[in-house]
Amino acid sequence: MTASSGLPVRVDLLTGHFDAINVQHKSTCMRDLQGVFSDDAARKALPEDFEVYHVEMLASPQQEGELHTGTTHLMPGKVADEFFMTRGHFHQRREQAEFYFGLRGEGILLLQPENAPAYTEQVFAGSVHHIPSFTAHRLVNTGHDVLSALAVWPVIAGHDYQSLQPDGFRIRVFDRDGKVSLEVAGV
Ligand SMILES: O=P(O)(O)OC[C@H]1O[C@H](O)[C@H](O)[C@@H](O)[C@@H]1O
Repeated sequence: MTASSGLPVRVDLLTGHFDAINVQHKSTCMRDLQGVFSDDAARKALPEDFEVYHVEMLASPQQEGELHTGTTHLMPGKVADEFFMTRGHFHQRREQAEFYFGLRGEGILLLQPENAPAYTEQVFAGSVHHIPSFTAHRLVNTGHDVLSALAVWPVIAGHDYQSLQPDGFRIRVFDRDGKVSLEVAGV
């Protein structure tokens, strides 16, 4: 008797698109990002149904010990001078870590530990990022193309957006005369 090998799910490593049944999609539009950018009036002036980013995810068993896998596709663009970015979050379960893998485009990963200064890592095709436990994270697209990053994180991690309010991340990323500028809030 010959053992047969099942066809695995596939991911296109140039784009992060999954070829699988039951791929889940979550879209985040300009209207959903109230209070995220420093110039909220400029955000409101942009089309509310413009999709800033979307996430495609494989279906995972919803139980402790399992992992989520998903790709975030973040569009290029700016709200006033501030580059497009994800909302960003801590994990509800703070002790849970995550990995990001840059696939295409150029950007910055903002990392903000609960009790230490914020820091950043460059994101590019082939970059690997360990997001430690107790650390909020946000992607910023500083390039001219879509920024796509594959993520793997525990199903039990959850999202905590609220703890970053009202001030958000301490580092913001702006386009200043064509240069990428990392600016620390309140300095
Ligand atoms: O949840 P956001 O901050 O909007 O980021 C969008 C998504 O980015 C990555 O894929 C994360 O691992 C997801 O957990 C997150 O939902």
